This record gives sequence, C-alpha cells and structure tokens, in this order.
Amino acid sequence: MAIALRFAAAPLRLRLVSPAPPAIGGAGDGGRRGGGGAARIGVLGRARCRRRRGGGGRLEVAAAAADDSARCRAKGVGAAAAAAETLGGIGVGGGDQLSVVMKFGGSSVSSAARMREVAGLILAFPEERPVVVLSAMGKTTNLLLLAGEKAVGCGVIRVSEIEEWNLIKDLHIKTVEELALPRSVIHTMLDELEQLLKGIAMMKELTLRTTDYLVSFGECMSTRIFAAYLNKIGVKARQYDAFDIGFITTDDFGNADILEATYPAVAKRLHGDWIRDPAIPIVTGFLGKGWKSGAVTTLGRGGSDLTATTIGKALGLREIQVWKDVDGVLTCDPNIYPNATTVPYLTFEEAAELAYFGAQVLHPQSMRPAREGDIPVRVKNSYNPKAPGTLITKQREMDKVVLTSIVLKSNVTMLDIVSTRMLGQFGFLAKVFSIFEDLGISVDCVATSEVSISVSLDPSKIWSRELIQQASAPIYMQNQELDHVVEELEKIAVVHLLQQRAIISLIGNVRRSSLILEKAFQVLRKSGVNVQMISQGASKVNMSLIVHDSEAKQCIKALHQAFFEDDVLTEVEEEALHMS
Ligand SMILES: Nc1ncnc2c1ncn2[C@@H]1O[C@H](COP(=O)(O)OP(=O)(O)O)[C@@H](O)[C@H]1O
Ligand SMILES: N[C@@H](CC(=O)OP(=O)(O)O)C(=O)O
Repeated sequence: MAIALRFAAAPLRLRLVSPAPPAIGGAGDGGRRGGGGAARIGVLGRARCRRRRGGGGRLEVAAAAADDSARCRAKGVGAAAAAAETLGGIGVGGGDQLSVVMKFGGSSVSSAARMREVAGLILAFPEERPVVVLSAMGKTTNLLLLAGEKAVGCGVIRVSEIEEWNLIKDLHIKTVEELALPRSVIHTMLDELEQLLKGIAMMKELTLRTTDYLVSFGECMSTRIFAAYLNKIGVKARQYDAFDIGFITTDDFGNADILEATYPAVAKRLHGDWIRDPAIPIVTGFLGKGWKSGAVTTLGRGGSDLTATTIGKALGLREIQVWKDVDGVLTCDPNIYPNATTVPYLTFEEAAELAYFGAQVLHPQSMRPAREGDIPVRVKNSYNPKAPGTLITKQREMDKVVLTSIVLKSNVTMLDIVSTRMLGQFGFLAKVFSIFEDLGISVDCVATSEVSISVSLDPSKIWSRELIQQASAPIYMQNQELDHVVEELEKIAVVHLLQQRAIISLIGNVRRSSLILEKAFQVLRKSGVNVQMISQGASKVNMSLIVHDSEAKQCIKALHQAFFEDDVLTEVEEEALHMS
C-alpha cells in the first residue's frame, strides 16, 4: 500500500460578464473559447446599449439578473420580459446536446442576491447548455443536522422553538420573498420538514437513514427556489431531485457510494427530457437513492461535487465546472495560511489525493467519474468569476513543478500495533486489516516493519455521526469507537493509541520527491518539529508526514513559505544543470 517509515517516538458584483475560462481540449474548442474573454466584455457593453434602444439580447438578461434586476424594473422592463426574448440563446428550444455541468456550492447560493448573481453567471455563457447542480443554501446542511439533534431531546411541543429550524425557515422564506416568487415554491417542503422534526421529537431517535432524509431538504429547497427564479425571469428551467432521476447508491447512509447503474439512468432521463422539451436542468447535489432501501441517501459532506462529476460522465459533457467561494484549488487551506495562491493546473490524480487527504475544496470521490470519463474539471470562484480558476485534467506539464499543494488533516488518531507473534507475518497484517474492515474504519497512512504496523485513522470514519462537523463530534463518542478498535487489536498485538496527531500531505511532482522531502525535513528541523511517521502512496504524488496536532499549523506556514514563497525553482534548475 505504501512505502513508509515510522520514526520513533466580498463578493464581486457581477457587473461585467466574466471572460470565458481559458481554452481547454482540442484546438477548435480552444479557438472558440479562447477569444471569448475580452470579446464578451465588449459585447456586454453593446448589449446594454441595445437595451436602452429597446432592443433586447440574451446577454442583457445575464446583466439584468446579475444587476439585481432593479435597473430593469426601474425602467419598466421586467427581467422576465427581457429574458423571454432570449429563449433560443441558451440552447432552450434548440436540439443541441447539453454541454457543461455548472455546480454551485452552498456559499454561492446563500441568499436571494447570490441566486440572482448565479443566474447571471449561468446566462453569461449563452453558448453553453448547462446542467446546473446546486447545494443547499449557505450553512443549511449544518443547521438541519443541529435541528435534528435538538429535536431528539426537546419534545414535540418545543420543535417550533428550535433555533436552527427557525433560521432555516426564515432564510428560505426570505429568499422566496426577495426573489418575488410565490411561497408555494417551498411551502410544502417546509411543512414536511416541520412534520419530520416533530416525528424525530416523538420517536426521540435520529437514525442515519432519517438524518439523510432530513438533510435532503436543504438541496430540495434550494433547487426549487432557483428553478422557479429562472422560470420567472423567462429562462426555462426544470427542477430534479437526484434520487428521482437515477442516482442509485449503496445504502451507506451519510456516505453512500454511487453505483454504475446511475450513469445510464441519469443520462437517459436528463437527455431524454432535454430532447423532448428543452429546459435547463436544476439538479439537487449530494443526494441519491439507496438501491436496497429505496430511501434517500447522501454522498458525504461536500457531495454535490460528486453529483456534478457523475452527471458530467453520464452525459459525456465537455466540461464540469465547480463554482466555489475561492479562486480555485489553492496551495494550502486559506483559513490556515492566508498567503495561499491558486494552483492553475492539476491532474485528476493530484486533485484526488488532495481531496482525500483533507482539502475541503473538493469531495474526495469526485475526481473518479471525471477521470473515467476524461472530462476536464474547472474550479471557479462565483464571487470572482474573472479569476481563471484551476483546471483539472488527465495530464499536465510537470517540468517546472516541485510542490503543488500542502494539505492538513487534523484530529487524526494513530495506532502503533506490535505483534505478539501469535501469528506469522502475513497472518498478522491480514488480521489487522480485517479488524479495520469489520469495524468499517478507513486507514489513511500505513507504515510497516516485519512485526509492527503503524496506521493513521481517517477521523471522519471513526465515529458514525460524521455528518456533524468533525470538531463538534463529542469526544466521548470518538473514544467509545476507538476503545472498541483497540480492544479487538489487543487480541493479537500490543497497541499504543496516539491521539491529536495531524497528517501533512505534500502533493507534488513524483520526479522531485527527493528534493521535496529534503526541503521539507530541513524546514521542519529548523522549526524544531519532530516527524512521527512518513508514508508515500504508490502513486508517489503524495508524501504524508505525521506530526503532533499542536505543531501542524506552524508547519504548514513554514512549508508554504519555503516551497511557494522562496525560489524553489532555482534549486530545480540548478539540479537539472547538475544532472546534465
Ligand atoms: N487547498 C484548498 N484550496 C481551496 N480552498 C480550500 C483548500 N483547503 C480548504 N479550502 C476551503 O474550502 C472552501 C471551499 O469548499 P466548500 O466550502 O466545500 O465550497 P462550496 O460549499 O462552495 O462547494 C474554501 O472556502 C476554503 O476555505
Ligand atoms: N450541502 C451538502 C452538500 C455539499 O456539497 O455542500 P457544499 O457544496 O456547500 O460543500 C454539505 O453541506 O455537505
């Protein structure tokens, strides 16, 4: 599995139509899109002039929507009326195939104003025929989880007082009102949600299955509101619940896997509807339907990215766009170190490692369908659409690359497992991993010697209520599950449990792994940090170092400065010179 050593011990108001992203794919595509950026801004200017003359073009709708529609209304030109003129412009009415997926995360659709901007963004690319995937508005998923937890203990009568439930209700009603939509758009959903919370209160129980049903209301409401808004401004849109259009998953509530049958089913439904009666599909992210239970499932936190790439592969689309609140995938988590900069290009492999080892920006499984379908993924900023973002493809030019990104996974538990020699070497490793399998625990990093094995455990898989933010999971729950693992392992080994560790993953160029490690260790030694374990995956794209949690942030900062702010390339060039 791994070669390893274990050491002892403000939002931009979208006034201009954003330039087209840089060219990708074949020359034809590149030519068409490459020239689009500057030209399109110019066109927008003309479009606005035409509007004043009473004309009306599809780009005006983008501008109108993005401009909060206020200007249009003041002039007595409703956005809907203007938009109606554009119906041909976004493929609606045409027989063309759907062309891209545009996924917008919770931060991109957190309010009515944001929904208007996102509508403007979608319409700013009139040549595209997008499938739109939406997450729940803002922090709705977290609020739903907390409301569910409170409902368990509060009694039916007090459900209406749950703070989180009121926040959810107010946000959605306010959004509907501000977008001038009828309340009926979400009325039934809110009613059902309240009934569900009362049901949870009555049963005094919240199973994983019910939790998934509960959180599904977030995406079900955001997509209904957005589709209604597009229709209101005259852009034909159709809302879809993913669990009704063929997203078939395992029955692992809270972290379900998408099954193969999904691809043909989703393609058939979305393509079929599009051909019969074209309308922009607005699909709920994050949700699926368990193949045995038939119940609503969720794909793990951040799962809307996976919904987007699944649709991209199913329909064989040209590009998958994932719109976030950052300028793309960054050199490290900007919350940990604000000097992080955008990584312009990534391979699927790098992006997958990065996501798996904790970069919140992408769902860990989301690269798989994109890689299998060989469909480029573009990570863009809905608050700053002019920024080029990150383009993720099968291959990229690596000559000048040393390190791509640094990722931190905190709150990791490490286990040192030393054989009591009851079993032979093969039997020992097999037994250890079968215990993890039985308990459904994922292992991140592994280091082995003949009779001992050190592993780090994926924090999100240790306790069952992983949908709750990791930091808020009660410590006693984590400990209960860990005690159980240790108990099982102690039947064959001496076990040391080491908590509060952190994995620092260095995602970089395989061909420069010695340089990366040399430099990383220099930095860490200077910072007085003791690395407790090192592990390199078979792909070699990722080198993971385990340190104590308390030292991790300081390490990230020092490593970032050394790799991204000092001139590492000079060393690479010197090395190349030396070798030639
Ligand atoms: N390496 C990274 N690059 C970019 N963003 C990161 C990275 N690591 C962590 N993040 C965090 O991920 C967030 C975006 O992911 P997420 O919240 O899931 O977006 P969305 O909800 O819009 O899909 C950013 O706001 C940023 O704080
Ligand atoms: N709403 C879900 C799914 C999702 O993908 O959200 P986001 O795109 O905001 O990360 C969550 O919060 O996990």
